[in-house]
Amino acid sequence: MLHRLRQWLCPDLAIDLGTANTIVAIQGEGIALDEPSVVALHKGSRKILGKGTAVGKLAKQMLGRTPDSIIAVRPLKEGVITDFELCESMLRYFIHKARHHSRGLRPRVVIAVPGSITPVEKRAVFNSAERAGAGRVYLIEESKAAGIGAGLPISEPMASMVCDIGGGTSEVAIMSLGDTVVSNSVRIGGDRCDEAIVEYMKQHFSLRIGVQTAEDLKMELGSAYPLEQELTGEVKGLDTISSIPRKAIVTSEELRDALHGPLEAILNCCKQTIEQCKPELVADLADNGMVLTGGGALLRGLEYYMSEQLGIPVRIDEDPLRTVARGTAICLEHLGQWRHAFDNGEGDF
Ligand SMILES: Nc1ncnc2c1ncn2[C@@H]1O[C@H](COP(=O)(O)OP(=O)(O)OP(=O)(O)O)[C@@H](O)[C@H]1O
Repeated sequence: MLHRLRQWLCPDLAIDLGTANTIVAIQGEGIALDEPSVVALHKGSRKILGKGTAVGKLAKQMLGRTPDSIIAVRPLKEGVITDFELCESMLRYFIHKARHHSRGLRPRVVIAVPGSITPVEKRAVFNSAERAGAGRVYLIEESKAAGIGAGLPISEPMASMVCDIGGGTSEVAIMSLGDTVVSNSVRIGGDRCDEAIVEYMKQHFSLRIGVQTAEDLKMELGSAYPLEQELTGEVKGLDTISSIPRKAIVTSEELRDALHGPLEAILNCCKQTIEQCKPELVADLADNGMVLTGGGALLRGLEYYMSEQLGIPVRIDEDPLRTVARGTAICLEHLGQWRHAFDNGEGDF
């Protein structure tokens, strides 16, 4: 009764605090907010534009297109908070926007974070969330949340494998009997793919492009595996020799070449995880395979590339950008059952 009253007065929140996107789900209601993890500032002042409202979608539109007096900043890099103060402001804005009311109470919050973050980086998440208005804060590993969100039978005595490819990190885990058996993480994800495209365009086309253009190219033409019909597109940038704007035609084969390095690093993380696993569980993987989650899973042909290289079946979760958020929300609904899986900052996880 008391629990229901509390839930009505102040519903708890599940947050996927990502390098690229932040998703907030409300207990009993589902996903309430899904916005880029970006804030726009007056240069030099650290004041968020629009009286603190230039956050998320609005701020992302400004990335790379701002006049000199304005900068658009991401408070997280490679899955960890790099700007504590801005992360707190961003979280406060998102929590406030997602909840219709607060009634003065502080919600309990479950936050998904990369498995590889250090105790200091974890403390930064606890502090940011608390200062942004959260009450009790619990952290869950992204890979575990991804497994739960993808509906894998992680409580069964068999291996379930997930690879979550976000903007800043890729998390790989093999789970069984409700716990993680082996997990590995690399600080390489979609952002590194964008940077690889920027570098490729500079080296092979003498064309300077921004990371936003590179991300657009990756989504339009990028692939990890040969396509039935290869694609061609136009890209605009600045000629690195003459310093004048120029267009170039790029093919999906060329972009595959550009993406080879970061994709191989993610693949190696998957291979290493399988190698560290007991033979019985590896045998399960031959049947159950691996699920790809996170926005990076949307790269064309990634499931074929991974499946061919790893020798196991690979599938993409149905809504990979939201798998971690869904899993975190499920944990929130069953806080008692999953409490052992959380880090509450007191070391009893
Ligand atoms: N169609 C697509 N093709 C390739 N990449 C995509 C596509 N859609 C989104 N992405 C990439 O997915 C990444 C964002 O994914 P996601 O929102 O899961 O990351 P995140 O949770 O914010 O990051 P992290 O978990 O690393 O902190 C971006 O790098 C984006 O470019």
